[in-house]
Amino acid sequence: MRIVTSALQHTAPRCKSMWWVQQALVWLVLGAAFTAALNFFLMSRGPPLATILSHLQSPPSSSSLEHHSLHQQVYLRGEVYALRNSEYLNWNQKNRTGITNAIHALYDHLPGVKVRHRTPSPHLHSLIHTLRQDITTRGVSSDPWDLAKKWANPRSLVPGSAHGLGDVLGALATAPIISSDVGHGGTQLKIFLLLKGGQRAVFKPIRYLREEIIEGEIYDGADRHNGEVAAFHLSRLLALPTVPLAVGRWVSLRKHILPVASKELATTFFKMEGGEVCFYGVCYYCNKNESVCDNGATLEGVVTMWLPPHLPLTQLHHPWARTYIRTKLAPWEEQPGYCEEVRQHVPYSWDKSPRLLDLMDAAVFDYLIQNGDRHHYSVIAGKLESAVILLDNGKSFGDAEVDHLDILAPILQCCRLRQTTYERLLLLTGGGLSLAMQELLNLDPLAPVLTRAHLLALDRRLSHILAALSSCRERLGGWHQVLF
Ligand SMILES: Nc1ncnc2c1ncn2[C@@H]1O[C@H](COP(=O)(O)OP(=O)(O)OP(=O)(O)O)[C@@H](O)[C@H]1O
Ligand SMILES: [Mn+2]
Repeated sequence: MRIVTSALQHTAPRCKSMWWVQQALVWLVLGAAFTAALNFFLMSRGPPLATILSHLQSPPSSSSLEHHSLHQQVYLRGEVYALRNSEYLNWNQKNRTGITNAIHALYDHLPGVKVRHRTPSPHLHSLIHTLRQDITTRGVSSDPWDLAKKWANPRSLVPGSAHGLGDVLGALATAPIISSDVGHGGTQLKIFLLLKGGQRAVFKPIRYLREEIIEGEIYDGADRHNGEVAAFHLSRLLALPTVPLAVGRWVSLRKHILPVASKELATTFFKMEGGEVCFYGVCYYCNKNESVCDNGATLEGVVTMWLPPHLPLTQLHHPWARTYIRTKLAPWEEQPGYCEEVRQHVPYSWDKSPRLLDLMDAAVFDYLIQNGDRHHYSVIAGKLESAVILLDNGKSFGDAEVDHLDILAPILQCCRLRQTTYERLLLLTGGGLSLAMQELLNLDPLAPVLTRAHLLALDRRLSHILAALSSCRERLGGWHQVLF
């Protein structure tokens, strides 16, 4: 470095403008060397690619950099990414050979995807208009529970054009609560409700403020009630109609829940010194230290509609489940060819069942909301053609600035997606997804349901999905090998 500088200084006095050019060159060289050294320094520490933060829309805010510099994980690769090292031990990160190359390929395709999909589709507004109108139009049905029951079948819970949806969501948000009970099974705090007119539903209370960041593993923390609301609206936008209807609702524990509570639920209620009513329910993680209190008259939460009796659920192990053991990798994390292995088993053959394509749709959906906790998936019992029922979406929207790319593993490894899902994704590019979500979520009683950062994260993640598919097209030799 010193040699370059002195050589330039030696020739400098000959002409003033030359001198300035040379000075600029010196600074350029110094700057480039510094950037290279910084890159090398940053890349040589921390784990390899696994979980990636990218700021596709705008430069990172100083607060986001502060947050991530705590983990010393900022990497430069044309953009700023941060890798979260808390998800797995370093040893595991090194051995996640099942997805590492596919993630690198995704990033190779990302710049092209961003250039191709810069502006929203001209057709987006009519989609938003239709979906909003379904919700804002009221008085369509005098029996909303019956309407929702008639809509539901093993492949769809809500039709694409759901005239009367506003009545059903309105009833979920306001119908008097006839009885309340503890949930059956599960790890999360929830209350079973019977609403006037005989409709069953489940209530999950607020556990976090909108802007709170959930640290740690992707499946850490309690369910996010707003995540359930957002997931329902996202499912409509993606034309993946298997998320049970969900709407935000305020309840008073004192006035609406306790007076109609079962004995088992009522015994978990107690009063704080200041008079606040609290409860902790019955579930795997439920205990008095994790109580939720109703300060005054209002406790916000999400009400999710229970599936009708003609659609009983059964749970199956998800082939791409995590191990939930920090020192143990799942087979999909180690084997790039894992999809071929999955396809050997009956329900996952491309030709014999829609199941694997449904799991690809689920991966798109889960990646967008950042749900990495679908260890089991639900289907309608006894129906081979049943869609994957996307219920339990509360482990979502944990950190707007972190993207757990491994949720895309099914797509990265199988390289296949429904043509219709792909086309819907294209309709939502160029910032359209965040715009549409904001428009839909604004109609919920709990608006704003998601922070701006979480809305923008949806657009960024959508580009990742398209980049993954673009790399698949290259790998397999054309879209006809990827889209079905
Ligand atoms: N809307 C619904 N309609 C019908 N059944 C439901 C509905 N929501 C949940 N269930 C049933 O209740 C079970 C537990 O619900 P859920 O998965 O939301 O609870 P959880 O505490 O988050 O469970 P986990 O800890 O396993 O994630 C589900 O597996 C499903 O069988
Ligand atoms: Mn859950």
